[in-house]
Amino acid sequence: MPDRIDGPDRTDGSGPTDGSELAGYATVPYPANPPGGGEAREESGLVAEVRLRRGDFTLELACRVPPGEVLAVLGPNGAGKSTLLTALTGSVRPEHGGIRLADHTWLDTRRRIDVPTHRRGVGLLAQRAMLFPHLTALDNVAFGIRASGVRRKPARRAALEWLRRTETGDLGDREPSELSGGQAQRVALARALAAEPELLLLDEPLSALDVAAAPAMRGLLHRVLGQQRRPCVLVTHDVLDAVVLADRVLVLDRGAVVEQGSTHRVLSRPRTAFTARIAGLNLITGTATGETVRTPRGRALHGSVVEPTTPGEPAAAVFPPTAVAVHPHAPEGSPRNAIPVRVVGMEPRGDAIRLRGETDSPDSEAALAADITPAAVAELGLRIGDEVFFAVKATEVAIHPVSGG
Ligand SMILES: Nc1ncnc2c1ncn2[C@@H]1O[C@H](COP(=O)(O)OP(=O)(O)OP(=O)(O)O)[C@@H](O)[C@H]1O
Repeated sequence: MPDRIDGPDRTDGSGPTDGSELAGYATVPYPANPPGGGEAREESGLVAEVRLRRGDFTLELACRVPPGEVLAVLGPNGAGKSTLLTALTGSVRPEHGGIRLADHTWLDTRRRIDVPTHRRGVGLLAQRAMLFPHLTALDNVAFGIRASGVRRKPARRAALEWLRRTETGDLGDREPSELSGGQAQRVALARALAAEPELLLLDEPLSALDVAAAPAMRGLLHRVLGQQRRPCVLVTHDVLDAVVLADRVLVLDRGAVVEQGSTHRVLSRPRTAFTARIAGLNLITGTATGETVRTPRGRALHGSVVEPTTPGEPAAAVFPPTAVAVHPHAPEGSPRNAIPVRVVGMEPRGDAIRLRGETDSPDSEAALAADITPAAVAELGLRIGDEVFFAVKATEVAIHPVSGG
């Protein structure tokens, strides 16, 4: 798919593409503001509320994404994540709802407004870069800029600047066949952003990259998204993408929102079994100080820096429950991180028992998980309510820069 979606132009009145029977829609040009000079809108960013049926499946959700924020959409296969993206791009029309970007109405089924896809100003970065094979990287990026009427030379200058921002400034002369997957995805990001979209959609942007390229691209996305003011929706299966890139998380299951909130809240205190399963990682947020993350309570978590952090900026210490050892007393003389917790839950997890521990801290390090053997649970005589220490080696803790969420 191209980075800026040019779907079928429905200004010919050909009607919805989803086969629904909604007649008489105005496929008005963008921006579609309400008659009479426009209503005063307090909210800006993306505001969407949609109900969309596809066969037996119904997607029904409401979400908001303020300017400059990233909303991660997580959910199992078939949950409706792609369907949400098609509703936002306008390639499928919801039977009920509204979509607004700042004070531009893209969809309002009540007032029969439906701005066609190519006039919505949506930038998409998909799993694969999908660059035009016969154009150089520079020309791929300049293409979208030229499409908005900019002349060749200034378009190429702007394209070069976007390549520089995505750390591919030295690759402008290469054709896509001469780029690695990670390099091509960086160029595709430059192309998506160069078109100055109103809304940026990231559809599994790291899932096709290999294990070496994905962390670097994740780090680049973190830096680039942190510098821009447009709202962004990120569909991902990888909870680490949400941790690093998203301010808020929305969890979909069978077309409905099962959880929605700040990334940290949703992933550290999952309210549904599904979210707990996908979360699957311990996450402690705070501010970066060298190779540690300092929590609001002053606790320092030691780890290895995966992507460079900036002192004083938000960062997360991430580690799997399998890396946690449980001690009845503070472990002595060891370089490990030891966090006092109260055991609040125990549940079977394959061959292990997952312990849920709650710290005395109200938010940033509130809920942690440890997977230990049933024999260890028995040996420690663990019961709900016990005060213990969760210990994790610094080598098992990955430190990432994160968005503020
Ligand atoms: N064109 C269509 N007609 C009928 N049903 C559809 C159509 N497209 C998708 N669906 C159904 O809608 C539901 C949601 O699909 P969707 O692709 O949005 O899920 P998803 O969360 O993106 O899944 P995945 O993670 O596997 O990509 C599924 O039950 C799917 O079978």
